[in-house]
Amino acid sequence: MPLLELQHLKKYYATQKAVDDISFNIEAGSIFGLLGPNGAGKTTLLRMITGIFFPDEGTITFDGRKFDALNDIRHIGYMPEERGLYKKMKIGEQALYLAQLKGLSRSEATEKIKHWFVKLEMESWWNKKVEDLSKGMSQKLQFVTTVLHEPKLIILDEPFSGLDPVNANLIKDEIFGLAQRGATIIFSTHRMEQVEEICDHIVLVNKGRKILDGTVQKIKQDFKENLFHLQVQQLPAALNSAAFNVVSAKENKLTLQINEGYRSNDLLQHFIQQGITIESFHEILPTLNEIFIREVEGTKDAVTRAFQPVNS
Ligand SMILES: Nc1ncnc2c1ncn2[C@@H]1O[C@H](COP(=O)(O)OP(=O)(O)OP(=O)(O)O)[C@@H](O)[C@H]1O
Repeated sequence: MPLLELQHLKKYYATQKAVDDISFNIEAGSIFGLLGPNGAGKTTLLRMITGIFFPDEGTITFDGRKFDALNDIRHIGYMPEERGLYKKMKIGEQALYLAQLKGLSRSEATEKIKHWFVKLEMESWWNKKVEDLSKGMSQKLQFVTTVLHEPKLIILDEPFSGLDPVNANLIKDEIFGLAQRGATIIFSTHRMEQVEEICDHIVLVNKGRKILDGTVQKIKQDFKENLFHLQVQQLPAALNSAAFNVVSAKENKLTLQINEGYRSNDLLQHFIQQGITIESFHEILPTLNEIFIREVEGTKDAVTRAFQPVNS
């Protein structure tokens, strides 16, 4: 069941169609990636979802009912890309203040903050001031203040920026945990490798329009180019075949593209019939980064572009 349904959303600035008729659903309990290049309209979409401003046209349905920003906002946790912490305030006090704004009592908030501070190795920070934190440390604090009140919808805009790999993993595990416990996560980023690892479903926007919508797996399948990796013990006397093109050959490692009307078995048979031992064989799916570049820049096949054809 979708937690969030966006229908025909539009937001125009004076001359700019920032969001131009975008519709999609976000399933409850999923980790959803909202992707797009700079200026695509992601922040504008997120600001409508968080009730910061109203759409010019279109409807937002939250948890089965028309989105009511004033009431629904307590079910949403938003970690924007620009940080909004009070520099002079002590960290514990700040977390308490923000949690109470979200409707928690002081004792409830204290208990939850202590729990999260232990989980994210921040116990010793309580009396430090925000201005004394590094970028990564304030990122962790911002994450805690976003999820503390157990919102149904958690929106994370570039949550890993400034985090070292250990802390990025710590936060990543918490994101998986929150989704497992039923929260719905919207994850907005330019970092495609993180999206592949974390997201179930993605939407790619460009120039205010939606250009891709689907599961990461389905999108990768849709963009595959019948490319296969093959490693053999030694190259055969006859490499050429009607079944495939050799896209690249580096010693005994080959990248092959199967031709229309042929299957991977035809490719393997070509080598096996010549008595060649096959050491490894797998399909090469495009990365989300390649798909992103291809769709956004409108460039030719991003995958095959990376290889130099040797038999064409
Ligand atoms: N307040 C504003 N007034 C006029 N134009 C705006 C305003 N805010 C955003 N825009 C324009 O709307 C478009 C979408 O901007 P938006 O900030 O939503 O993009 P974004 O996808 O979040 O980009 P980024 O990844 O760089 O943060 C851009 O062309 C931007 O210049």
